[in-house]
Amino acid sequence: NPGFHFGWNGHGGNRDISFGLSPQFYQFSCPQTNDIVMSVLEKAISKDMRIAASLLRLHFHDCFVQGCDASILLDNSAKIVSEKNSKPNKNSIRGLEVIDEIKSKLEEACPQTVSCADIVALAARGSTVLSGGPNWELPLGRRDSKTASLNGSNNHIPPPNATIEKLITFFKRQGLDEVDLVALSGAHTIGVARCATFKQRLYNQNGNNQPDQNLEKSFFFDLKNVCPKSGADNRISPLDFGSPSMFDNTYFKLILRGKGLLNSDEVLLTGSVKETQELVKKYAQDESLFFEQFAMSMTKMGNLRPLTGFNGEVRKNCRHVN
Ligand code: HEM
Ligand SMILES: [Ca+2]
Ligand SMILES: [Ca+2]
Repeated sequence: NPGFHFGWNGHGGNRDISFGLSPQFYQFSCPQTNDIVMSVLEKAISKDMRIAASLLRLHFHDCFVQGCDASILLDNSAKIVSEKNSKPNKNSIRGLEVIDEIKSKLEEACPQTVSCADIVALAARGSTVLSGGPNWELPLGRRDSKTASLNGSNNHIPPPNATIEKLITFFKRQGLDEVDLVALSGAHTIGVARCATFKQRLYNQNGNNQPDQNLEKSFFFDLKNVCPKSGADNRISPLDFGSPSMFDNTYFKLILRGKGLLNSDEVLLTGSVKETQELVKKYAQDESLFFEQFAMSMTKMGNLRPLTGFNGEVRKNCRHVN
């Protein structure tokens, strides 16, 4: 009976409410959940600052494919075609070992109680907080999928060369709007991207062998050094070179100066959509406004199509269905 694992059992909770997500979901069944997540994160981030960024991104790539159901964590098997080999994920997603470590500590403390989908959501929030970003109340109670979708991963995660219209379409498909798009793109205040993901801007932005004219000149030359025309696709550059491991609003300030790394960052300002242009300027001016909206949009993204109640399962190992 999956009800056994619910926070409400025997404590007078309301069944109807408890079938949705709730911040108190593990209050009785595993009260130490967030402490365990945070202690593993602190250790992992102290060894490798970038882990915070990688874990934040993992939640995004999970939620945009079948919802926030840990589908991204499943390895290839007889029945599973792993999302890990999709174009956006292959040679790119990181932090999976940290999720495994959190899971094994939680299995020790509270066997088969905390879902992998919730661990990914908790790790994304914890990574934001430990990087200096906002905190927020995180609804919990997501259950884990028994399936993955390689096609979904290839088709529903926006590519870095997308136009502003395309980005908006990808987000609308998930029930997210322009405000969510700009605020969540602010996650690029931490972490890095590979040459392969921004090379087009340096050498052939519009199929005419010309660079993107919106790139500030000295930034352009720096990027060409990191990312030559061929042979260095895996070299990396910070998404926010001003403060690559600090969660702040520098990302938006850099966009205003033509120093956004990805085309998808740049077009929030230079695309033809007034609303996203204005939001970039507002968040560049007002960090607390950005933090508030980021927290709200992360909550919205974290609530995408969760499996609840009797749907899905709580995996014992995040890489495999039970
Ligand atoms: C708006 C559309 C988005 C596009 C086109 C996009 C694209 C990318 C690309 C191409 C990379 C570099 C990957 C690599 O080189 O392997 C990246 C990194 C990253 N993305 Fe996004 N992204 C988007 C939205 C988001 C959202 C919504 C989040 C989280 C809320 C996010 C968080 C991150 C983080 C933190 C990194 C750095 C990861 C690391 O250093 O390991 N991105 N993104
Ligand atoms: Ca998913
Ligand atoms: Ca930053």
